[in-house]
Amino acid sequence: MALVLLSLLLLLSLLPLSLLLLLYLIVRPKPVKIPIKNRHVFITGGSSGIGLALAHRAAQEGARVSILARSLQKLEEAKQSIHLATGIEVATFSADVRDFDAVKKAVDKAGPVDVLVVNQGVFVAQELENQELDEIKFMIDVNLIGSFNMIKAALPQMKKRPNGGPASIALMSSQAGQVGIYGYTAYSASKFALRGLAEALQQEVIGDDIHVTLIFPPDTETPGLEEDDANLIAENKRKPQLTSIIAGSSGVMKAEEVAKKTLNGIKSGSFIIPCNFEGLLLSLATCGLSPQRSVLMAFVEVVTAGLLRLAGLCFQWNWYGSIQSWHAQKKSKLSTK
Ligand SMILES: NC(=O)C1=CN([C@@H]2O[C@H](COP(=O)(O)OP(=O)(O)OC[C@H]3O[C@@H](n4cnc5c(N)ncnc54)[C@H](OP(=O)(O)O)[C@@H]3O)[C@@H](O)[C@H]2O)C=CC1
Ligand SMILES: CCCCCCCCCCCCCCCC(=O)[C@@H](N)CO
Repeated sequence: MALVLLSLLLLLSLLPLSLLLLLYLIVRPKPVKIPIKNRHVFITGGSSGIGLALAHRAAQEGARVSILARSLQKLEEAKQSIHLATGIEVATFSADVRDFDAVKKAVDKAGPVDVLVVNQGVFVAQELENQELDEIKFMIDVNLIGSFNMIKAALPQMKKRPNGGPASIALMSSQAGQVGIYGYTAYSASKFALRGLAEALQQEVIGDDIHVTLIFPPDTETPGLEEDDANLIAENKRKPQLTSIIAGSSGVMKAEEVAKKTLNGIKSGSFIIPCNFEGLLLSLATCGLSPQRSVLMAFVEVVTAGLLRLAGLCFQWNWYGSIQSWHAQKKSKLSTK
């Protein structure tokens, strides 16, 4: 009896072990570590929110940091706050990512980049029907075309980086770039697009020892979310109620926490960086055909695939329920008027 049990146990443990072994043999690209200390980290949108928190952290860890954004005043304030906190001088570049020539000039002046963090982004939540085309184009231009401009401008120099060592291109997406959310037609489109860009680009630059990373933060407490700007009203003040309800499925994070996850993820060469627990579930549920360097994560992806699809369907059930009751509420309000 004991012998039968023992051999059954052995057989049962053999299955996961052989899966692990198989994954160990096949995961590509292979794991990589990307050092930060004494390397040039270039962060777009580094004057505010997540980008600023990231600049602080990279400076603290001994990187040479450059930040790029439009407003000279915000850049100067960021430079001073980083200097005050770390004693380190960051280089600042004022340019609009939508202007390739301006971006090229900035990158050439900054010198070869080891870690490029393409983080700039704008967000205005609105139903497609109520959103002006100008605003839609604005999000696509800054979030997507701006990212192309940045990478095109930096890549030639990155390839020729003099001090060698693995390099990184990290793109700031959003959980709204993993699943479509009510009110985010344009924003989600701009962020989903970064995934296609990243997956294809990774294949193109792996030969140059450049490693691509995608970050997927949930709602994060930043000026972009909470404070008005010269060009934009803060997202929280004008987002449709349903956007808040559905996005509320994931928690809210602080910019510093997102920056910490981001830098650690870049250093460990992760292709995908989730930022909170819901984000981890979301990343597992939407792993698709993305590269995965971690044998352990690949194992979890394979084993949980079916169950996570079921969890995803439960979320959709919940969201469509909210949408339905919202419409019902609106109707009854109209009829009582
Ligand atoms: N906050 C959130 O809830 C979440 C944010 N994200 C993403 O994280 C990234 C950063 O967001 P967050 O920190 O909230 O944003 P903020 O609005 O706080 O900061 C945005 C930064 O990008 C710069 N920027 C904006 N437009 C341009 C442009 N055309 N050219 C150059 N720089 C520009 C801004 O400077 P300036 O205006 O001076 O140009 C600023 O430095 C974005 O890509 C966003 O989509 C993802 C998930 C959640
Ligand atoms: C198995 C499946 C698990 C599913 C969990 C699902 C959670 C989805 C929540 C989506 C939140 C979107 C936040 C967008 C933040 C953002 O980018 C804006 N603030 C603009 O910056």
